[in-house]
Amino acid sequence: MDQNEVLFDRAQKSIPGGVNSPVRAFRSVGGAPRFIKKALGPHMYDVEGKQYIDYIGSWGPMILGHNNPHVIEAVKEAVDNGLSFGAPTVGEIDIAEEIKRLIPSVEEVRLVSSGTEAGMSAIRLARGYTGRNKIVKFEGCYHGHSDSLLVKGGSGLLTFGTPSSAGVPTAVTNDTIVLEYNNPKQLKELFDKEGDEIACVIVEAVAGNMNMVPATQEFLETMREETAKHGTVLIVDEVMTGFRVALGGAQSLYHIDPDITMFGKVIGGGMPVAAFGGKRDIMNSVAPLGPVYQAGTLSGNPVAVTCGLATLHEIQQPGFYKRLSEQTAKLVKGLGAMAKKHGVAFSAQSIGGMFGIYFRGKCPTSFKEVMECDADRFKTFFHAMLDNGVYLAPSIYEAGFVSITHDDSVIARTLEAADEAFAKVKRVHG
Ligand SMILES: Cc1ncc(COP(=O)(O)O)c(C=O)c1O
Ligand SMILES: NCC(=O)CCC(=O)O
Repeated sequence: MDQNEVLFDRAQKSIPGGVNSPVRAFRSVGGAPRFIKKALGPHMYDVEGKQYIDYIGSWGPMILGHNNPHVIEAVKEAVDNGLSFGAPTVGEIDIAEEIKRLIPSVEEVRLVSSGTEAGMSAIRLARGYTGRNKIVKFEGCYHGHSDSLLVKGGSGLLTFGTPSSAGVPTAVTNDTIVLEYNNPKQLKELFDKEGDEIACVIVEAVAGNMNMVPATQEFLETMREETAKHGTVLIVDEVMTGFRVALGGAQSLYHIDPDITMFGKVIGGGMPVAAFGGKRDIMNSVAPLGPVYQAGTLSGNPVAVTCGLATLHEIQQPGFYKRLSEQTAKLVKGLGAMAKKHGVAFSAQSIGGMFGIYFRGKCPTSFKEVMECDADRFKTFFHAMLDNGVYLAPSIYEAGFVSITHDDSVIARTLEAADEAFAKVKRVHG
């Protein structure tokens, strides 16, 4: 047994499933997850000292690569000033102003510590602001694990075949309406019937928790029109896409003006910072100004905020997103070419620093098409890549992430590994 297997055995005796978040557990692909000791740039190193090219990037935050020296220096300085005060700090104003400057739809922003909290709070805010109970989400989208949103969710819920969680009373989800992603007709029909009773629509503008499925322009435009017409709050969940698909997030690519946006991942740069923000009159319903309660002992933690701010500064270097998008596009194009060489049905696409790979001839445009991807071929591919030092998300329902440190040599190494991995897929599955 190698050290990873020994540790996984040990972990499972004290931690449910051996992990502190289900998607880390390798359950759908089998084998022991790697226990990571350290990481640098595009690489992670496990306890055995084996190097991996990392395409998970801590599930999105590590857009600068691991251990960016400017970020680490800023964090070390912040630590010297103390870890947490439970009182306002200048950094909180700085990061709020930075987010507002980069995302023009945001007029006020409240910091929290996870995307889950951002989603839970945004829903409560929308309900409190509108005085309505019904909410709309889409099949295969994941907005964190708060009760009312745990219905037909993506990410681990899909991976483990539990689209809705036990322990969530139906009384809590009765008001959650689930619609098909990229089906504007169905959305319009619902709004024609009961739009005036709907508090909010929450959506991932580029879905990244059922693999990657970009919304169509028509889908998002219909959503914006119908919600505006009926006084419904439009919540765009940019926890994954924010500062990832573009500096201005998915909303800048689609030219959509949400009422509320959720952030997470990149805005913390690897530390626990997330946020929800948007139109001032809605945000003014949040306590202490308004009746919607929302709070957090560690919200706006000074060390985490420093990490997030330093990250936000780095991503504004000229040409950052151009390079990030180019490197990601090179990766997916190269993977497509390798699959073709070996005659494996495969497709791939990217937006900014986010990508999807699919064991299916064409990129999926709906949840139903995602379900047609070949999980067995992926499993073989995943393990062949991992053995060869390339660390992909261990599920067909997750998006992948590239950092600015994934240079040409890293992409080339990945494609070498893919050459062998696709050959193996062909050998094993035909
Ligand atoms: C789109 C989206 N929303 C919300 C979340 C929840 O964030 P967190 O894991 O920080 O609670 C995630 C990821 O986990 C996500 O991808
Ligand atoms: N797509 C999955 C996530 O982004 C979340 C990671 C986690 O739940 O650990």
